[in-house]
Amino acid sequence: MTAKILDGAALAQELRAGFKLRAEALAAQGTRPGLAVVLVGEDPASQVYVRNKVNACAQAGFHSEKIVLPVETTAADLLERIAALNADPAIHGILVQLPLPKHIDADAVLEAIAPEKDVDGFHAENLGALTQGKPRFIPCTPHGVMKLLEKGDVSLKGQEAVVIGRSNIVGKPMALLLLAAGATVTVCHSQTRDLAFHTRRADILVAAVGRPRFVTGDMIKPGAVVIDVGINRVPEDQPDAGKLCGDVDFASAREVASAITPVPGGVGPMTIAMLLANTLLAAERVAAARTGAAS
Ligand SMILES: NC(=O)C1=CN([C@@H]2O[C@H](COP(=O)(O)OP(=O)(O)OC[C@H]3O[C@@H](n4cnc5c(N)ncnc54)[C@H](OP(=O)(O)O)[C@@H]3O)[C@@H](O)[C@H]2O)C=CC1
Ligand SMILES: Nc1nc(=O)c2c([nH]1)NC[C@@H]1CN(c3ccc(C(=O)N[C@@H](CCC(=O)O)C(=O)O)cc3)C=[N+]21
Repeated sequence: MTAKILDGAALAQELRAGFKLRAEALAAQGTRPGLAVVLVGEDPASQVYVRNKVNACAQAGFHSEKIVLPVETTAADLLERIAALNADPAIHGILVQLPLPKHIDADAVLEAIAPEKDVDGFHAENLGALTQGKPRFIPCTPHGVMKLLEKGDVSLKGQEAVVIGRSNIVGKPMALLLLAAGATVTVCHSQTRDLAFHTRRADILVAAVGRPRFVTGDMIKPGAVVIDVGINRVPEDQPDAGKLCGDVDFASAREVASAITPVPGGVGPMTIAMLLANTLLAAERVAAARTGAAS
């Protein structure tokens, strides 16, 4: 079997066209959606993602601000910047690119973002709301995965879903969303005994490990749907060294799976689309509150 490709780039483009129309409608009423992206330090991969986000905003007619701070920025300076963005009426969404330099407490920074502007959905209040099944902002990457599964007509009710990775950014919220959709969810991590035992049981397998080509075809149940969240560089000793690759070994996996996301062109573009979706939602809520207050 050769797996069907779940095309995230195409779906993201389709969704972004709709966001543009909604942004125009909102702008006509006096609110242009605005996103601020804060980057501390000069990690080259982060710079690429930040550029992608800013370009996507421009294409959809959003206002965006890129704030690049030197790596030696203090926590106090960063918190001051965030306080200013919290108070800025032109900004509806704030994203602080992770990871932050080691001398800055990332949790304290994420908690300092006003929850109603937390378009990543990482604030404890928003993660709590998601856990209770009442999300305010759904974290972008797992949200993008759910949209791809929906588009691919993948049914989740009663299915076995296995997530590899338990980070606050991807693995944990991914497991919550799959659970809410009716799947039976297993979350694996670096201490999991016999990982392949779990992955081979999965009808839906999500890899968010951060290790290039880690999941191979022999770890996948025939006919499973495989979602590759990983964004890695191919190691020097492998073919295509230096190019982007996922956490899944695409060549062997596509022979076993029924559907699979590619890297690039899978989950990555969906993350950006969902960031725009959350920023639009934040701006629409502000506009609705203003209209409500006026009437
Ligand atoms: N496409 C996109 O839009 C995005 C892609 N990414 C990519 O997704 C990947 C994961 O990101 P993120 O969640 O932030 O990464 P983290 O490093 O925070 O988490 C990785 C997870 O994988 C687990 N893990 C590591 N090694 C193993 C192993 N040998 N066996 C089983 N589990 C293991 C870790 O376990 P433990 O908890 O025990 O350490 C951890 O839970 C990365 O490649 C990242 O670049 C991230 C965000 C967005
Ligand atoms: N606060 C915060 N929120 C994030 O959402 C966040 C973060 N920090 N830190 C880093 C990770 C990573 N991430 C990606 C976003 C888009 C692509 C993306 O657009 N990928 C394209 C191509 C990228 C390329 O060509 O380099 C693709 O996969 O096709 C990838 C990865 C968001 N992250």
